[in-house]
Amino acid sequence: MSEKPADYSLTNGFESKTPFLIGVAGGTASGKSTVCQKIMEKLGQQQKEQTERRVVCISQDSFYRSLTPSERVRAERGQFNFDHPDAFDDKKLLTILKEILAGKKVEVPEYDYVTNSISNRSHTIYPADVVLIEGILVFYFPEVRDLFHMKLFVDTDSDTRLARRVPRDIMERGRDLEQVLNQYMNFVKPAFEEFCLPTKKFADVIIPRGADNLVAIDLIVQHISEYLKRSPTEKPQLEYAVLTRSTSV
Ligand SMILES: [N-]=[N+]=N[C@@H]1[C@H](O)[C@@H](CO)O[C@H]1n1ccc(=O)[nH]c1=O
Repeated sequence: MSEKPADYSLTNGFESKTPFLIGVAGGTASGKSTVCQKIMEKLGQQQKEQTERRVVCISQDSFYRSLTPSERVRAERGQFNFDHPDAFDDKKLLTILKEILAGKKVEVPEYDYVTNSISNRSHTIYPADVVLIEGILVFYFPEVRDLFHMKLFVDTDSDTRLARRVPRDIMERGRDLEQVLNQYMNFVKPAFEEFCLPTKKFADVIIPRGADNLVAIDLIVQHISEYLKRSPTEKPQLEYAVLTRSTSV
């Protein structure tokens, strides 16, 4: 039975600039955040010829679901799988992304890796021209995946990612070496192969070597700035088509 397609067109009558939504996927420590930072820096540098360009980045880790008491105990022992799709509140992420696409201001919580929980700090994301969403499984959930105007997959070798991950987890996340390696072998590596790597096929652009790949990042920034230069009427109605796609199967 086909439901009435949702109507996300604004009711207040003015043309809100629907942001250009970019998904950035890849394995843990692949350089997703750094790629996002470099894209934001390079777009910011272009603002001299255009009005103030607002480019913001949010992390899928802000949408980890809350844990039950027994899951929390397992997490503290490094025995909870934070790399499995079930660890995320994908419905909350979907809701927030649709609000962002509708030009609304949203609150995004900050995740605390030391306590393995959403902290009470949050960031306000104001309406922007470009919104980047980075995370290991941003292309895993079809309804989330369908919202992106551009999908990037950061493809960094697994040994490089592990070499980055070990010191980061020890220094920044208060873990010991044995726990980090056990977590990697028991959860991070198998979940990457089962859930993250298969989503590479959905990418529009695959970025080998991640943030070191300045040619790829420049090409991506050029594509985004071309999009931003077009007038609202020239912009592809993709976002309208996607947002109104009926949800019947
Ligand atoms: N553990 N582990 N793996 C996940 C995953 O690889 C990565 C996702 O950004 O963050 C890690 N992660 C997530 C939540 C948490 O509390 N601690 C943590 O290290």
